[in-house]
Amino acid sequence: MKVKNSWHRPQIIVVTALIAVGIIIMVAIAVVQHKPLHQKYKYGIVLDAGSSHTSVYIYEWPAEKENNTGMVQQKHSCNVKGKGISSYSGTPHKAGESLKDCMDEAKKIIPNHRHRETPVYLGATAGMRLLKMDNYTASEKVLKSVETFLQTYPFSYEGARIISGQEEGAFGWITVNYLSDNFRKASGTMGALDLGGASTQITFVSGQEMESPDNSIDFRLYGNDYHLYTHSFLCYGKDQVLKLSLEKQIEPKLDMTDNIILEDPCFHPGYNVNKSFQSVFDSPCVKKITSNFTHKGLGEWNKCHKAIKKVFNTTCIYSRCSFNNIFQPPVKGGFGAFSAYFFVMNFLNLTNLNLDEAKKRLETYCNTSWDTLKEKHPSVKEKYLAEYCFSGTYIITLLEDRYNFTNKTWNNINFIKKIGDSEAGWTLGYMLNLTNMIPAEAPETPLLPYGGYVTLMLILSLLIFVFFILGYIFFRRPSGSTHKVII
Ligand SMILES: Nc1ccn([C@@H]2O[C@H](COP(=O)(O)OP(=O)(O)OP(=O)(O)O)[C@@H](O)[C@H]2O)c(=O)n1
Ligand SMILES: [Ca+2]
Repeated sequence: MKVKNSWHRPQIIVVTALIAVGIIIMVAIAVVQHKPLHQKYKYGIVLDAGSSHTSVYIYEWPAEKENNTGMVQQKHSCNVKGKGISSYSGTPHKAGESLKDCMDEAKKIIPNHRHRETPVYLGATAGMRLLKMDNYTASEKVLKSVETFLQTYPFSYEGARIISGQEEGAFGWITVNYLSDNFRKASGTMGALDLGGASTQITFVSGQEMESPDNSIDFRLYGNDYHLYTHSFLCYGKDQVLKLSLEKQIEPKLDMTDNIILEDPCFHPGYNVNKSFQSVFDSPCVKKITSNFTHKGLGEWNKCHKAIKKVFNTTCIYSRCSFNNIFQPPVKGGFGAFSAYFFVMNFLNLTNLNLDEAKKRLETYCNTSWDTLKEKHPSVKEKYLAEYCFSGTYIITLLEDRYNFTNKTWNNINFIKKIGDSEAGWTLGYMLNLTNMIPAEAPETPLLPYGGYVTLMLILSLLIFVFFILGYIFFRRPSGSTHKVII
């Protein structure tokens, strides 16, 4: 009697079920194992002590991916109340304390168990460079004050210093290219244009020979060599250059004995404000003029453009210069223009226009009466509102007449505030450099991430196992199925 062999059927079901459960458990373990790795973040704090204000930036990155580019992101930023640290030159002991609210915030945001290993860097820029020139002792006291204060926090204090203009330019360039992932892509890099209150930086890969060694910086990042052109113009940030422009306009009037009336084409018609000389001619960028004056607006863009051109000295001992005898090769490629370039152009709604359209719109804007503007923007501080015509005209003059952007290359400039969630500025590049987070050589990256590799290996070994079992059963079948049971 032929009996159907059935003993292997439940066996197959059981084995298959066991294998399926096995696969599910192992995949689950691999996935869970992988996940917490991603959630282990490390942190870094950089204070940008600018001429007009201080910002505190908190960065975070997955702990196990320190050397992969594009991993560090801005987690939080905090604007310190009040002016920049250089404004505490008369009361240096208060400079440190001014950082309290933002540093307390940082303490709350960064998990306690990470505090001790979180580096804190403070970099001061042009405001402190000017104070150092003006009053060295005061600048040292201000730095000491912020240092002592930052050391009271549980973080790893790594220093407070005045960074050089070259560093400011180069780290701004690193930041925007890191955030755009340009170091890993073969698509090339973008230049960086930074406009502050007291200085301005231009940095880009030019591909031309550098005629002045001071403007040259070399980096090897991620397996590629970059030869950068960079320059920082002290006194050409938007607040200091306004002083320069006022100085140039007021100088010819100084022999007037009566109240000096400065008729300024860069301020709006109807603007009429008495200004004390101390509030304007208070920096090493300008001569110490001791006459108060009445600042009267005219709102004439073309004249404003001409007046602003006068703040640049055009002598040049190189084959070509931007201004003030500073060598500059022709601008090349795309540019990210950030900080005050963005604030101003964004306020004026000029970020998406071509150069001619921008000039036209600015002409109309400058000619708008001061009263109309105040009515239209009641929440903007009057001091700032009054200066946008000047600042917008300065930006266009600097970019077109001095850096030599043309109608055509103007469109290569992107006015940006952030890339992703991270603000464009020198701070991220500064931290990446000091923590060695962009290696000179690209690390050899495995084909698959660790978790994916483990999962794939498990699935493959289980599949082999399944095939083995199935093969065993299948090849066993012919003899098994003809098996006769004799009762
Ligand atoms: N929302 C904002 C923020 C700032 N500003 C102005 O933009 C200028 C530059 O700001 P910032 O880039 O922050 O300059 P700092 O870093 O303070 O100056 P520096 O880099 O020269 O040290 C300042 O005049 C500031 O008043 C602005 O118009 N709108
Ligand atoms: Ca700045």
